[in-house]
Amino acid sequence: MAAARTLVELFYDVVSPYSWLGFEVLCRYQHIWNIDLRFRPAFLGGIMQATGNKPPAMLPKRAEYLLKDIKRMGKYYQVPVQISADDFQRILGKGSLGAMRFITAIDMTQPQFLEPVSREFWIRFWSQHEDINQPASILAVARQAGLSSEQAQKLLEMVSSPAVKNRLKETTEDAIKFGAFGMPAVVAHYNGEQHLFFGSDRLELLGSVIGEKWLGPVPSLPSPKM
Ligand SMILES: N[C@@H](CCC(=O)N[C@@H](CS)C(=O)NCC(=O)O)C(=O)O
Repeated sequence: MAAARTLVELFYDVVSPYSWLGFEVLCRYQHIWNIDLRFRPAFLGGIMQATGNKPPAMLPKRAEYLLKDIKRMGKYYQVPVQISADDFQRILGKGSLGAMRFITAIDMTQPQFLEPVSREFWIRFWSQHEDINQPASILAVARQAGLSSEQAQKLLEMVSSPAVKNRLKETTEDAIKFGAFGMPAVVAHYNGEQHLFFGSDRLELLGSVIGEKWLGPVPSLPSPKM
């Protein structure tokens, strides 16, 4: 009998570059490990507020380090994140509420687009350094991810509905209940227990806990069975 698949939940926000790194690696491993990957778009600002945490770049010495760390990690993980000192201001300024509400609307109605839409938001914010909250920006992302203009327009209309706002709030609360204080937060349900991991640099450890082999951040896919 085949072993049961491990449910792995990824709580992320597109304002978080480390979430992008974790997202891409888990997207790769969902085809290799015996896991069901569940995307849980949540609001990092809400997690920070509820836990009393602060964006790590608010400490100037850490901000200096993070610039280097994210550049090196992007190269190592093969994720095209581009970061400069101005980005920390951008994060603190506009945040990601518009984008995360749109992604939540996708999660509720067109989950098959969750992966490409989330990725396109990261590309727009972290590779192209453009806005992700204005309606025109959101429509451009949706088009890029393969949604029709009618679909995108409908989803955009949903963004300010109580249903979408509540769902984003609930997902954020779920992350906090699991113990999250930042992102990416990864929760593996294994052997009747919940294991929380913080960070894109804890996926090797995740593999070890759930009995899966770590093949580096850019694993090659197994060859198809003949
Ligand atoms: N070492 C972690 C760092 C992750 C990280 O700093 N995430 C930020 C958001 S981009 C955060 O939520 N930080 C909260 C904290 O460090 O307490 C990784 O490689 O992913």
